[in-house]
Amino acid sequence: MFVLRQCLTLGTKSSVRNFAAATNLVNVKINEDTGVVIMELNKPPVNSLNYELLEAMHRTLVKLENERCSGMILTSSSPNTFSAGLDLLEMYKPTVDKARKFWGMLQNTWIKLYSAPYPTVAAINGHSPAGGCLLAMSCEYRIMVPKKKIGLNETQLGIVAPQWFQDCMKNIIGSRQAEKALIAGTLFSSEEAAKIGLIDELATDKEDLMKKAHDFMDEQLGLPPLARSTVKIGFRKDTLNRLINSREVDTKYFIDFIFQPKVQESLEMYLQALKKK
Ligand SMILES: CCCC/C=C\CC(=O)SCCNC(=O)CCNC(=O)[C@H](O)C(C)(C)COP(=O)(O)OP(=O)(O)OC[C@H]1O[C@@H](n2cnc3c(N)ncnc32)[C@H](O)[C@@H]1OP(=O)(O)O
Repeated sequence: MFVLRQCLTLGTKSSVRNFAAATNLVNVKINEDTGVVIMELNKPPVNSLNYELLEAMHRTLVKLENERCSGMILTSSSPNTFSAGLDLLEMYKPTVDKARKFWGMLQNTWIKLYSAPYPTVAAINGHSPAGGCLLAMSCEYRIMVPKKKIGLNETQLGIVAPQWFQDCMKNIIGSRQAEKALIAGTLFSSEEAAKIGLIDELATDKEDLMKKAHDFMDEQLGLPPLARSTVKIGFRKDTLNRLINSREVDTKYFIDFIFQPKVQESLEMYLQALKKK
């Protein structure tokens, strides 16, 4: 079964179709037999989430609403990183308009991903800090390769993970663990993340990662889809509505926060440290 699935995934059978995307920032393949979609983030080197990448993801998620999509596996083409989180350059000395547009697209993308009715799996094939962790947490199931890092490390950068990021973490690991992790800005190793339930499964390597992602998908596809998605949305609606009903306030908070001179200083120092690495 796995060999057949691999053939389909790798496109050696005509039943896998590349999903026409307006950019190559995401590679999207749909298996015409099963309806399972693989969305691969493709913004080298580290899939930092800038406006364009978020827009490509959002456009894909909207397009999938009109396709026979039965489930989605989210992964990355980068060898070492799932996503490095929000693109720091979007927050460092932007104009107010640019920052507003960026934040709006992040909100749009998250709302679509978090509320997708079909099963979603994050196949986390590399590091996944901050906004990368948000993407993974927005999927229903998380599988990760060993010896990488994941978490909401915003505090360590002198910034604060927004309420909806925090809510996603609380929903997964519980309030107490989330409070400790968020205050410290902890980046967990894959192994630690598996222990506290931030990820659901550890894979041995990238091949095992995709096998496990497909195994989860197979299980989910065996369930009645309407009942499945109704339960999912029931669990997620409070978290979703909390943002949907306060998008403008959330945007204003983001803009006021990042325009503080101290925050800009922290971002500058962090960017310099990353470049010097
Ligand atoms: C109110 C505010 C709310 C904000 C909410 C969320 C905030 C965020 O998501 S902020 C982003 C937080 N992200 C991080 O802290 C991760 C930073 N990156 C890393 O730790 C490493 O890059 C990573 C472990 C992901 C990968 O390591 P390497 O494979 O060793 O790559 P490099 O570190 O050499 O990076 C390559 C290249 O990419 C640039 N880079 C990395 N991350 C980002 C980023 N988030 N945004 C923009 N650019 C990023 C890095 O500077 C390197 O650039 P060059 O030197 O020009 O090659």
